[in-house]
Amino acid sequence: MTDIDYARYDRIRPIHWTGDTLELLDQRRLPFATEYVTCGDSDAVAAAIQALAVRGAPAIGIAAAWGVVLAARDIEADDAAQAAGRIEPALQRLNAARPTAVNLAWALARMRAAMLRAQAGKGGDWRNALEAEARAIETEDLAANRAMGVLGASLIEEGSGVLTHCNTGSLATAGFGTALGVIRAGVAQGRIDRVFAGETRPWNQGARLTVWELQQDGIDATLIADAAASHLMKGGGVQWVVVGADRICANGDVANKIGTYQLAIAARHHGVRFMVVAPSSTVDMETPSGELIEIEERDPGELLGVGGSRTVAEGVQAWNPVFDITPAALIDAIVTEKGIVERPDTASMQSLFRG
Ligand SMILES: CSC[C@H]1O[C@H](OP(=O)(O)O)[C@H](O)[C@@H]1O
Repeated sequence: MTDIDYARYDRIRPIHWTGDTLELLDQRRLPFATEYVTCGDSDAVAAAIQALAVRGAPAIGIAAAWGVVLAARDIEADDAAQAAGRIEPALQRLNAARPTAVNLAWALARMRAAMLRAQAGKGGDWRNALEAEARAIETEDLAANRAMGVLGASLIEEGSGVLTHCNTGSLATAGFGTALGVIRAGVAQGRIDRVFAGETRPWNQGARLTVWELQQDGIDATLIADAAASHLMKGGGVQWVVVGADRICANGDVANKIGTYQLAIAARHHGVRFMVVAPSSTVDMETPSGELIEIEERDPGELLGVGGSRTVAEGVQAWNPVFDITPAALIDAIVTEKGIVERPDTASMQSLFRG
């Protein structure tokens, strides 16, 4: 199989640590403007996560980790123990930015652990330990995505068509992407002939971000309305639906962008296989099943217009849950950097994540 030239996918990096500030590629402005949000403190990072200037489960974890580094610069402390107490309110505000993606809490836990190691004299100066940990979280995510790309692509037969949802590419991660990494690897290896991307209403991650990312790679992708997905599957246009995740539970239930659940139902009905691709930082073995996951509900105003132009009459009500839960029974494979869980359930998840 063809080796992957990963460097060609490195042009888009949503997160840049300057040494003093965190520069975030403002994903609200893409694809028509390349603008950055400069964060000088942790609360600016929390605001950028909440506003979706930076978004995507792994990317918000990475941004939050750098937010902790910024918070450490705003406190005085004689040692790591004192610092841990003084910095905690900033970590709580970062954690409160968005509730569904477990990567946010996971990254903050990693940063707290780095401070504890520094406290025990195992991590050197506690500020340096935090910066090293944030860098490690970012580096590990990129490596995980590259490994998952090849792993997931290995499940896809040559000549396949694939449908993806939302944006799971370099914009949502440290680079290369999760589900989009599988698509990049599958196209590079000649396994995937046709790529379809759902627009992903209401925030249009697919229409504004995914097809733009793939265009940068020179990969032809066809945009479809979310409502066209079942019709595409019925006509045999795709053999796989490949999506990301925001939280994967101990029984294999998956929280992901709203619309994922109905894609899984349609895929099962039409004999299309369903793959979830996510790093182990998205696996939450402490949450037994999907009904226990908090589903973020955002401003209904996100449904009332597009690109700043209102499309709905004044006074109309809207409901805007931005994630849903796909039961494990509808998932054929969960691909992580630690391996593949086929036909996920509690036992198969535990064999990989609680061995
Ligand atoms: C690899 S990104 C995972 C996940 O995050 C996205 O949500 P959002 O754009 O609201 O941050 C979407 O659910 C992706 O599948």
